[in-house]
Amino acid sequence: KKGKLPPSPPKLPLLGNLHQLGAFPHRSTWELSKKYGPIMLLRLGSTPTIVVSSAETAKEILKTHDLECCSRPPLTGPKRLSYNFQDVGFVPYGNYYREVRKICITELLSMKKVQSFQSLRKEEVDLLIKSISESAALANPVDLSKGILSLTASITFRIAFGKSFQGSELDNDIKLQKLVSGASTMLGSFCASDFFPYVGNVIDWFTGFHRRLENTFHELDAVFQQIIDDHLKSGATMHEHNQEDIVDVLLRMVKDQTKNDAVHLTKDHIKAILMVNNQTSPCFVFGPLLLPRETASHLKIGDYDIYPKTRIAVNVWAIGRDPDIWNNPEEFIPERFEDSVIDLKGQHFELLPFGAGRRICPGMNMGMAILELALANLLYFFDWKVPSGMEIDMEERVTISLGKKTALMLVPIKYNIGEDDEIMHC
Ligand code: HEM
Repeated sequence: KKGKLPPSPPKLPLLGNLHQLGAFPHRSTWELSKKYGPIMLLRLGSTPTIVVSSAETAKEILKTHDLECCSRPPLTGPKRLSYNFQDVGFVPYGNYYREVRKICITELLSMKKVQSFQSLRKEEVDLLIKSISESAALANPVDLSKGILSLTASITFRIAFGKSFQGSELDNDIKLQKLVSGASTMLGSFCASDFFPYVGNVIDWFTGFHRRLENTFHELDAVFQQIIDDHLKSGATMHEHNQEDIVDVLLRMVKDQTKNDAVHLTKDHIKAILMVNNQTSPCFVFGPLLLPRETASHLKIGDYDIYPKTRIAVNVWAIGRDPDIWNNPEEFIPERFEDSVIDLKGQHFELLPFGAGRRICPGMNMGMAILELALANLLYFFDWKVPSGMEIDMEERVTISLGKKTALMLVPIKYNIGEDDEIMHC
């Protein structure tokens, strides 16, 4: 194409720069960006991809050119798992997206809704604190990774489906958790069709990607169908605190819709919305690259031309480690935020755990409410020690998000707080 393209590392025929990504794309692209700059063009197979690695370039993409850059590429895994893009997170930008995002923000994840689930969050955090207290009494290490994952999963499932499955007739929370985390692994795993339009499909059949994707889809679909059927059968009687959960809200909207509504909701929409909310919500680990975006039209960043259908990866992990912005970025210094104006709400491009712009995470308030309550209580009740003879292994595991590869095992030491030991409220 004519015009000036952003700098690119040398490419191999067919593969382009794919071989340079390795197992940790946030790290490899960070290294490449030190040489090729904060906006660089990679060719991943046959797909042009812009990688953005500085706060200024992130602002250009997510604010100045947000409208041109807020679509999503039609990726194979997300397409299937979102019932052909009937969700919010992976659907390309357009009328449907705008309507369904509005539903998400006003009906499902509004501040009022977040507050309405306060007692539910407290109950679940209380259970976690009690179980850790038992380990503390015996001076046993606890698997905090598992504890936090179960906490977020229990809260999200209760908010979405209205009941905890533990001990219920369904008793499939473990299965559902496994399925959801399996789907998350699928979303993060390599899919050749996303990089090589024709031959990729054949490769994906050979590697078994399509089979695994179909199995995950059908298993999750069956669970969601069962949940919807149960809601339809039992109505309000099955709900805790007589509170509307997300399935109720969506079923009510299906029932009340008229011909004039901009979007005609079906059960597949409900399943797709549940699927993606459950995928993205146990985000106690942070996405190193924001969910991929795709340009809808030609735009210019500085001198560089960026063409339509270019994928965009914003490396928020690298931006959070930029030594020009952060002193000792690799050090854990929470006090650095004490007198800082920087917050996480998408206005400060130095720190973007929830993204920014039109595609900013709609579950931010819900996520923060869970995170703050859990973290405050874990620190209020316990001091934490590394088990003797062990070290904390910081090796990473990348799926759709980034987490620790091995579980975080720590010994809780309970503070002497008093008789009633009531959990802190945030
Ligand atoms: C601490 C917790 C969370 C973190 C760190 C987080 C982070 C993110 C990030 C980085 C994105 C991509 C933004 C972009 O592409 O610019 C995202 C999108 C999304 N998140 Fe979250 N999230 C969290 C909690 C939640 C929760 C609780 C829900 C819902 C129950 C949720 C639902 C979504 C959805 C639906 C999207 C796609 C939005 C769109 O494309 O319009 N997230 N999240």
